[in-house]
Amino acid sequence: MAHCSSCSSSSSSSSQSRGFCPFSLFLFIGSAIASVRYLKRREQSSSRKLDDDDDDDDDDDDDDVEEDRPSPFRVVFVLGGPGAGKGTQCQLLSENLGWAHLSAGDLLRAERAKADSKLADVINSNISAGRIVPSEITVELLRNAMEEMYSGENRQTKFLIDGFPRSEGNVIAWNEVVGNRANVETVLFFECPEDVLTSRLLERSKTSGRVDDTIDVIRKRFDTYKEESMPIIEMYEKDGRVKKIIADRSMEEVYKEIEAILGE
Ligand SMILES: Nc1ncnc2c1ncn2[C@@H]1O[C@H](COP(=O)(O)OP(=O)(O)O)[C@@H](O)[C@H]1O
Ligand SMILES: O=c1ccn([C@@H]2O[C@H](COP(=O)(O)OP(=O)(O)O)[C@@H](O)[C@H]2O)c(=O)[nH]1
Repeated sequence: MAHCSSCSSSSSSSSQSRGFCPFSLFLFIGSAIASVRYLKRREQSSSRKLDDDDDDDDDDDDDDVEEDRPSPFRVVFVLGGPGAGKGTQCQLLSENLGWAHLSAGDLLRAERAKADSKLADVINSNISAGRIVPSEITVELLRNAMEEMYSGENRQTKFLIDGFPRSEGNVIAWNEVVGNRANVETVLFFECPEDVLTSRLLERSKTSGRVDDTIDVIRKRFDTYKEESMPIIEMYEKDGRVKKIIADRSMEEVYKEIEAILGE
């Protein structure tokens, strides 16, 4: 057993001769407890690693967004008709308030543009027809984007999800894939008359280069919106999460109202 210097200096000969020092005993017990704790921690961490490896074999989905994150992501869904100004406002909000802007439509268009994408055809055929792309594709893109932003330097945890969910299938897929890893705090609903939407979209078509900003596809998008997306907004309205934004106003007025809501 080690001897402490205080005991040795004050009565070295007597403590050595008796072979016992109370302070050294205390130190010994303390370090023994620390060693046992250390070994226990090592054991726990290696068995957790094994569990993780097992999970990886069973299901690749478990190694992602929730890892070592203390609380769920904060999410705001931004919904409303095509051309209501969702993208415009999300852009401003992300620049000024630090929320990340994830546009489901932009993610789909980016995936479609990849040279080696196997999903390009299915995405393109649906967008060109004003229909909703299969939910599992959109949710996977959103989930990957959230993970990536969380893993990045900024450790992003606040997301404005623009243009999603647009259908019951979207909601089901979101619940399955993201579920309680994200807390959908608020649903911003941009309300705007159809004639205003049409003229905005036609104006946008002059520079957007989007295949769906033509009058025929715009009409189909309105139908899809009314048939599939409105019921989702109504569902969120019932559970009290919807904040209605009158979107037929200047960009500044709309921005001020949303800024106040998100700043609450
Ligand atoms: N409050 C507004 N007043 C007038 N034009 C707007 C307003 N908000 C957006 N716009 C314009 O309308 C078009 C559609 O806006 P965008 O943000 O792309 O809509 P969404 O993302 O809802 O489809 C864009 O050309 C944009 O510049
Ligand atoms: O969650 C989404 C978001 C977009 N889209 C497709 O992408 C198009 C454009 O959507 P975006 O949100 O970019 O534009 P918006 O219709 O709001 O102007 C839609 O019409 C759909 O075909 C989709 O299928 N699921």
